[in-house]
Amino acid sequence: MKQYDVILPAAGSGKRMGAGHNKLFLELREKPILIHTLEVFEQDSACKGIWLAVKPEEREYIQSLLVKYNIKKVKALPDGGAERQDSVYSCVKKVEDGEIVLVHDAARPFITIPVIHKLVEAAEEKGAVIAGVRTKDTMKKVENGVIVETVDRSNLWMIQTPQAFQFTILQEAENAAEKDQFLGTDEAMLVERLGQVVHIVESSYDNVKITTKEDLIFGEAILSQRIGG
Ligand SMILES: Nc1ccn([C@@H]2O[C@H](COP(=O)(O)OP(=O)(O)OP(=O)(O)O)[C@@H](O)[C@H]2O)c(=O)n1
Ligand SMILES: C[C@](O)(CO)[C@H](O)COP(=O)(O)O
Repeated sequence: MKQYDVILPAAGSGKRMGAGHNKLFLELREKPILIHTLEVFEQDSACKGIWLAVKPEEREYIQSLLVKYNIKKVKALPDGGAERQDSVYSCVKKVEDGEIVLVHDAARPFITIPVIHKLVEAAEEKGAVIAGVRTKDTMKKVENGVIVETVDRSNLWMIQTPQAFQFTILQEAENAAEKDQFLGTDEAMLVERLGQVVHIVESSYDNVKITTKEDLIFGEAILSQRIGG
């Protein structure tokens, strides 16, 4: 399997968490969420480098965490932007010689190395591959508080990160989105709009994005199940 680089956007505000600061500094098992995520890639020998988008005012604190937790693969900490996509683009501009590049939310600390490797292998072969899970609930389209349609869920997936790309594909999509001022909610959208086929790899329901307070409870439960205690 090829080695890969990973872009981790970590420059959010955590408004939905309501912690009053970047939610990535909240701790699970006495370790910041950001460090849980970084450790997965630090421990993966196939990961060459980490590109971490940060808020300028948080850079110094994050650098101190990297030292404290012995995270050595971070190559650069570019300034994040107003939107997640801006933060990712800021990293894309720094990665010069990437072959396979993953984008992964720093707020998804439970990603596992086997899923990462499935994505890397598929991206090598297919160019653009994203992680996702099948929807479990009944899906309905709602307008003005009224059900307008029950949607066939058999081909609906909930999309996660990592999203893995041959770097030239990601770079072209990001540059085009910037030029057209197109804002997407994930990287795949930027690639899809150029007509490139994007494939899916089945991930795990554990790979939650820590977004609201309840997710901290899920997070502690996932860690209890994985490491006990
Ligand atoms: N301008 C932004 C917004 C988000 N992110 C990052 O993108 C990931 C997913 O974003 P989200 O969960 O929405 O994080 P926040 O923006 O922090 O949360 P909220 O939308 O509730 O404010 C997170 O790792 C977050 O740090 C980023 O780097 N730059
Ligand atoms: C990229 C993502 O995690 C895929 O589910 C998601 O779209 C990010 O959305 P957010 O609103 O920026 O959290």
